[in-house]
Amino acid sequence: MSLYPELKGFYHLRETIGSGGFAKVKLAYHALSGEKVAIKIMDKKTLGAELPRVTTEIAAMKELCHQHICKLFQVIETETKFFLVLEYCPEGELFDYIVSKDRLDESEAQIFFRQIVAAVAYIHDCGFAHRDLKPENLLLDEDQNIKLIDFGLCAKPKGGMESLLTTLCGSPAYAAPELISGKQYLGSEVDQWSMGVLLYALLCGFLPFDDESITQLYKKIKTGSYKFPEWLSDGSKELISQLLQIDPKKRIPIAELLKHPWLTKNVNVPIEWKSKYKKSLDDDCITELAVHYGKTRSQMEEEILQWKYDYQTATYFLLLEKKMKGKPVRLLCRH
Ligand SMILES: COc1cc(O)cc(Nc2ccc(C(=O)Nc3ccccc3)c(OCCC[NH3+])c2)c1
Repeated sequence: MSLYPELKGFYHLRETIGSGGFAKVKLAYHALSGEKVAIKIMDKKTLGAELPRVTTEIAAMKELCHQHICKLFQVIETETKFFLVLEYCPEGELFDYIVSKDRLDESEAQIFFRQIVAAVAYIHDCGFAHRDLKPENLLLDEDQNIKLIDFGLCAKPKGGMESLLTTLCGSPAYAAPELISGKQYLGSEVDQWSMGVLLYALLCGFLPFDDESITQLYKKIKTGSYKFPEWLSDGSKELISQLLQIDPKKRIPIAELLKHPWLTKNVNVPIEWKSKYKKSLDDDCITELAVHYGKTRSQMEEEILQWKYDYQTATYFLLLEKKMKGKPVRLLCRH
């Protein structure tokens, strides 16, 4: 008897690749395309009061479609469980990569940080703040490209990105002073602070603010007390200090960040932060789906455009992934 009958015939489950508080993530194969996916499985009973985070995250991920954000392909909800079918990121966490190399040199840190800034610029432009930016929430795909994950704490303030938030959330070491002081704050500004902590961690291999005692840690964050190791260049120190400003209004805004000299040096092209995904449907994928389901192309287009995040949505996105990787736009079995 299969543990997850809901997946039978649609996904072939393999090993567990991650397990945290409320979720387990398993590797799986999407039966129709043969593509690998990650399936995040959550038990509603275990979730308890956290349940609204899941609905928040699902709503957010349905609106976010970007080359540096882990893609949601399908949502399966049963009486007792949620299954999120997600993009497969086989190179694991950026956190582990930094630890494996002790710290990154400037050129490698610049490549990763450009992708992180692109993802954050995109979600802010969509009216979201992530609020939990940290290396554990940045995965790497097979080409070592950044994929931002875990939108369980993201916020889409009702009044838009200028309206204030109050919820205390995220991980202490990456949390902005105004957030840990319980003050009202702007989601975009706390994300800017977290990016400063992230850039520091990439270049140093340890955190700017760290302490066993949470009260000592908070004191260091609120007073902005951190040191630069001697190996940091002037350019990187200048950028980090423009992000780690205690006064949120003094932090470099994302529009400036996109063209900051440290991020454009030796690269000389601005950061392409807009989504590379086309708004219109891909003809080859629609054709292959229509053939498989024995429908006309316009019937198929109409169904996909409802974005039900059902198995058909997943199959469409995975055919698109195959196409973007230069693989044939083919399903494994054609009726
Ligand atoms: C929006 O994307 C999300 C949201 C979310 O709430 C959770 C996740 N989690 C994911 C997604 C993919 C993987 C994954 O593919 N991992 C992996 C695959 C092969 C080798 C190594 C890692 C994932 O992994 C979790 C464990 C990482 N330590 C989590 C995405």
